[in-house]
Amino acid sequence: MAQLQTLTNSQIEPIRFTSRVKLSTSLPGERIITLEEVSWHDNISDCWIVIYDRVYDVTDFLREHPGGHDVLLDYAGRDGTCAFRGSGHSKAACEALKEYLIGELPMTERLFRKPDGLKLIDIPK
Ligand code: HEM
Repeated sequence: MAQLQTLTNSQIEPIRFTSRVKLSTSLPGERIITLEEVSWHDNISDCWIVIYDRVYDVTDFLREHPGGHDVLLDYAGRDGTCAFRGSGHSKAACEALKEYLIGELPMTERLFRKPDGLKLIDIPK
């Protein structure tokens, strides 16, 4: 018969509640956003994309994107790093990202910007 075990506080994983609304009070650099939360923002009126482990709300950029809105929508709610990289964006495009930054992935979900992550020399600071 299975034994019931009492857990101490330190054994219990903290639960992170994610929000489907923008938290206007938090600074982009301080806001940790999970891939699960990003996945809720996957359409033309609410479009978030992950690039180099950072999360961008590109909803207002969709109509301005020189490469068209459809390519951005292909990655709505998902990681678009390979597509962004593969389409040879300029330094100016990397700079343009900053304007749409809303947060970054938790360390456990990152691919690049973590101590043992994939090394790329040209990830924007
Ligand atoms: C989400 C953040 C993105 C930003 C801020 C962004 C920004 C830009 C900018 C400024 C350009 C003009 C050329 C340049 O300066 O490099 C451009 C072009 C382009 N982008 Fe993006 N881009 C983003 C994501 C993507 C993604 C995910 C794709 C997927 C394939 C993509 C595909 C393209 C293509 C194909 C062009 C070339 C358009 C042409 O020259 O006709 N972009 N982008």
